[in-house]
Amino acid sequence: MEPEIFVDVILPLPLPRLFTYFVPDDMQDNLQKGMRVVVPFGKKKQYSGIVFSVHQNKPAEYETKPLLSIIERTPIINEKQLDFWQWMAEYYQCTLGEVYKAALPSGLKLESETRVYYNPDYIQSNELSEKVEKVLLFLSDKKFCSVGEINDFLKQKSSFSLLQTLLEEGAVFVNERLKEGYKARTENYLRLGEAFQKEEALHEAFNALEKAPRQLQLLMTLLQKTGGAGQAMNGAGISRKAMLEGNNSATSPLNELLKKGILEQYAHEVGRLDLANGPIKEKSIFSPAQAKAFKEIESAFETQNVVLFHGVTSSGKTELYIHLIEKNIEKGKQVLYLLPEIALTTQITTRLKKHFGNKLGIYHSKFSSEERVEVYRDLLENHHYQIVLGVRSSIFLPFTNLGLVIVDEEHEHSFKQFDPAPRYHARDAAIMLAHKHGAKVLLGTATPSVESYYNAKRGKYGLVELFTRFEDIQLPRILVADTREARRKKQMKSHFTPLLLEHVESALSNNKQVILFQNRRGFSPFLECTVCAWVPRCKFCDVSMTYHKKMNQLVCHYCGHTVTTPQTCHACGSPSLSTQGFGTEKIEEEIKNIFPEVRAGRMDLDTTRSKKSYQKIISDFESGNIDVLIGTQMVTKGLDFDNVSVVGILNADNMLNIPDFRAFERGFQMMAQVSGRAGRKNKQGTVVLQTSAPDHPIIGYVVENDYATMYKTQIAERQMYKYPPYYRLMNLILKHKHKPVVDKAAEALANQLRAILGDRVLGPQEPPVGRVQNQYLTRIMLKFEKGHSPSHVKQLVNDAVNNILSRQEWRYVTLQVDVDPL
Ligand SMILES: Nc1ncnc2c1ncn2[C@@H]1O[C@H](COP(=O)(O)OP(=O)(O)OP(=O)(O)O)[C@@H](O)[C@H]1O
Ligand SMILES: [Zn+2]
Repeated sequence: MEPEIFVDVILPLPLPRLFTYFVPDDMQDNLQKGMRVVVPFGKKKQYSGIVFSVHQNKPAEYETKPLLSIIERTPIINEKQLDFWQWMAEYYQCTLGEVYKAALPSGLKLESETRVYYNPDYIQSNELSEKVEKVLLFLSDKKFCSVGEINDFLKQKSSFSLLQTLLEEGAVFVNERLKEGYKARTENYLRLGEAFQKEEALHEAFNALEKAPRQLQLLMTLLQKTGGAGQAMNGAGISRKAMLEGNNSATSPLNELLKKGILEQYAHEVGRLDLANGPIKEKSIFSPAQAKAFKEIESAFETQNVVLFHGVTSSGKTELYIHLIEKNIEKGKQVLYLLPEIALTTQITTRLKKHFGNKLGIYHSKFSSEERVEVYRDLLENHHYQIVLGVRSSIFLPFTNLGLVIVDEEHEHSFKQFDPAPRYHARDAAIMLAHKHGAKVLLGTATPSVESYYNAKRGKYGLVELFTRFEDIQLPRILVADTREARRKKQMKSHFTPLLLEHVESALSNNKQVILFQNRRGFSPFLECTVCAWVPRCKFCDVSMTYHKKMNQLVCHYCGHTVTTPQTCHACGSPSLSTQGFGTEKIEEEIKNIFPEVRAGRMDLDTTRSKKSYQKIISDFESGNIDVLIGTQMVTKGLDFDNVSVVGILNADNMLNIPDFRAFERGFQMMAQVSGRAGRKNKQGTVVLQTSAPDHPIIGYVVENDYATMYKTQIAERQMYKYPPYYRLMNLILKHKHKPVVDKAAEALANQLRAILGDRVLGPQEPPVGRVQNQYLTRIMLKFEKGHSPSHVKQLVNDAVNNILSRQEWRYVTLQVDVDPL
């Protein structure tokens, strides 16, 4: 008798263990690890899962169910990915199912509840089977339905593979509605009907339409937009959209024209990923300083796998990356170029495309699921893309032959995923990914993270530094504007000091542009004395205290120290304490009030919801349609504008008063980065930095552009107070809808952990935002010496968690584990 075959399957669910299924005889041939299969789960559900292993060990504890089908003939996850997933689940303490959910674009993760949407713009170009046509008809009627409903409609167990066909055809979408900016593979176009592509026939048509002015108008539009009758008679067409633009009532005359055969509609191919095939730009020629840095990077890579490239703003790091990428592509290797945020991809895409044309693939969440699937599939099957530019999730792409990973702006916190699990840091994960491929990693930034610089200094990473800007333009001069003094002298105009306004004005009158930066991050408003700008700080820690309104208390999030809200200022005695804070939107309004002529633009989360909005704002600024760009941290780094002469930092204080041991490092990075947007071409720029604490050491380091001293002070504090990179942190966040429940559970868990781990356990403590989505939160922080093995710790934590949270009264307390929290 043939042995029975089983598979362990990864399901997109937070299950601690993999599920084992039985493989029916007819599916046994060619079943491999990494393939997608359809499995039943629970009473009614179906999922597409990933085969993790194929074996002959029949599980003893439960009766196995059979696989329903295999979705495709080849694995969709390669061995290196599976390996990487395992590492991630282990290190970041989550399940493989959670990694699977994060790793695949939604178009590749079908579930019976997955919603399928009909694409109204779809034009059929390939022959479809009868069954597929039937489903399409069903869907076009209903607009959308679930996969389960399609199963019912077809009276079959699973329709995933049929759906796969429809997805590939572009006829349907899953899970998300059409997104703005989505480009169908084909677009509806209009041209002259074949019979009318002749002079006399066209003439006749004109005559015949004399009494139908609206149809005539449309015909004229076609001739105009295609560039004349000659072109139109050669079969040139225009998009239906262009035809109807600004003419909403034209559908019925258009239909008439179509009926008469004067016009015909056809499917025009448009590249979904907009593959530029333009001339490939030559690489730039290095300055001597760049050439030296480039050599150093190459020689560092001879002995090191990871190199930190610390180059001041506008030193031309991106140009060096381009040379490195080219060398890798020449060797037939793939390159991953990681950026922390989508805001940055726009400009870098343009720069890379000039050099690499359609070898460049782009991958981020502002692309529709279908577009992401296309990149994914290309890497898997076709290998057109040799370089992928993407944000953090692109570390999950199916690379086969990675040679280099560039982590640009490596210091950025947005590389860390917070919710949902896996809570990974894309930079750190990329280093592991590269390791699995034997690839090199270049961490590039003008302001290295303390962790990376520490690793470089002690020789774990290579270190290459470049301290001159391209063309030896001086780094901007930084002027500090004392808001406290300006306020005292009643010189403030809303949030602007005279110094800042003066520079903005002179830049504008010289036809230069201005960037104004206001960091609105930070949910917790703090108290400030309106007279002397005193901010309450913790007695025991060097952090400001957070104002908790409901409790009427000030809390230190490091030691837990609390005080009742003071009624008067402890420095000057004034009773006028108020919560402080203003955002970019207010600044925009004020700028428009002060300079009515000025064209102001804003870039922050609120103005960049759609895929094209970044592009729009950035190109408006590049082309001079915006004079003043106001933004959050999005505008601070990576962007390269030629004509910005002045940068204003509206409020340095709120960066430095965040109760976090990384606040000073972060403040320095943000200020140095945004300063770096000034004076990149032609002439030294100016930065006006507004602060009520002009003597703050961090302000001094920013003014002097003194990264080294900033690092020295910070690393000393990290060592003294047992923070990373000397210690490893791990947060356990507990949630429940009743505060007493979560507090008691956390207390019990902390006590249990303390019995084993001693004072490595801190808290529980309510985080700055104590309630999210109606759940009360509390946090236990674990601090470990670097030597501790994470898996040993994991075991200890797991045991304690299982012990505590399995108790009846705490069953519904949920736990989030955040390893290396930021
Ligand atoms: N060798 C070169 N030849 C021509 N132009 C260059 C060269 N090096 C840099 N540049 C130009 O100088 C400007 C700044 O370079 P780039 O954007 O690469 O700096 P960067 O170090 O990445 O800056 P940041 O850290 O601020 O993002 C760009 O417009 C770039 O095209
Ligand atoms: Zn005061």
